[in-house]
Amino acid sequence: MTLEETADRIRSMEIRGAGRIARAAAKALLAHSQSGTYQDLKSYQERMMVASEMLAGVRPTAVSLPNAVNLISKPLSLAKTLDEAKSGLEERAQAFIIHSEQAVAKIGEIGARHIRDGDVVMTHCNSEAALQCILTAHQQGMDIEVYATEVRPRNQGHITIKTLSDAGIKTNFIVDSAARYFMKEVDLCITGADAITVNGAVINKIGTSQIALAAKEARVNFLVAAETYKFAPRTILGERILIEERSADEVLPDAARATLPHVTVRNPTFDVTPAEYVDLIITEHGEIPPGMAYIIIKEHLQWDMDNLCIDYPYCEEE
Ligand SMILES: O=C(COP(=O)(O)O)[C@H](O)[C@H](O)COP(=O)(O)O
Repeated sequence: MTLEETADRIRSMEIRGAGRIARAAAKALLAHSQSGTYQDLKSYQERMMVASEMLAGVRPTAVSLPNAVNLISKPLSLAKTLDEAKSGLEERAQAFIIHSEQAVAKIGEIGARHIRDGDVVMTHCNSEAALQCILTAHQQGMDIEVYATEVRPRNQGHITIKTLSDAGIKTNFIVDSAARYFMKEVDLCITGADAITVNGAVINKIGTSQIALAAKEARVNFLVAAETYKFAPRTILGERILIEERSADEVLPDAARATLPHVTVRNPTFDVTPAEYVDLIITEHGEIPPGMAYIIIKEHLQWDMDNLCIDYPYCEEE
């Protein structure tokens, strides 16, 4: 697949979910690097910088995307030779893909410890990290029942219920607006994250914050399963996470809108759950309270405020 094809597939949400997007970007950078012929370091740097910048901006909210691109393309600015830059970037891309898959498995192991036999778990959207917690607990023999939301307008809940059903997990499929209605039957909520800010707020699929609010009201724990590359370093600089707003026809078809001249459709893709609604964030390095987001960004991701880059040692650690 070419770089442009990957970008198109991410843009159209054929490839979606923050972790998968990041891995797809890593694979695209790797293939792009391997497919070119280069005269010198400069020509390699130029080609790969253009590719990195293009990929990093394909979807604006999932910070896993710029974080992965930032980590992988670091050798472009540091290397002294073409070979150093090329092998450095390719090694990083490969290491990131492996690390990302291992991180999801590790999160599943840790998250599963929160799920007891007989628990009813609610999840929203389609998060491989959140689902991994449920699947791991199920594989460990826990008898679990899940409430999975529909996730309008793109219906990512259909992917979730297929995964759960294939695994043999008893699942209730509900419309998004039924989340509070059913919260009284739920023991635990687990969702994923597209971005986590320095103050521990979690940005995830639209509707997540309503579920967190209902969970808090019902005194149900609300857990977030997120790899550390979903923490947003630039929020330390006061930058905000841009919430993607997608096209109106995802919500209401063009033909119907044409008959409603006074109606404007709004279609924000994500929302912000404040830290006080989040009990724990489960990362591949263990679980943390949301208030520790600064430590993850500064010490684990090694955010360099002068050079605006991260450099967490994911390659060496695994
Ligand atoms: O909000 C979504 C996906 O949104 P979209 O469908 O718009 O990409 C997911 O909950 C997070 O990305 C985490 O997923 P994961 O744990 O798989 O990274």
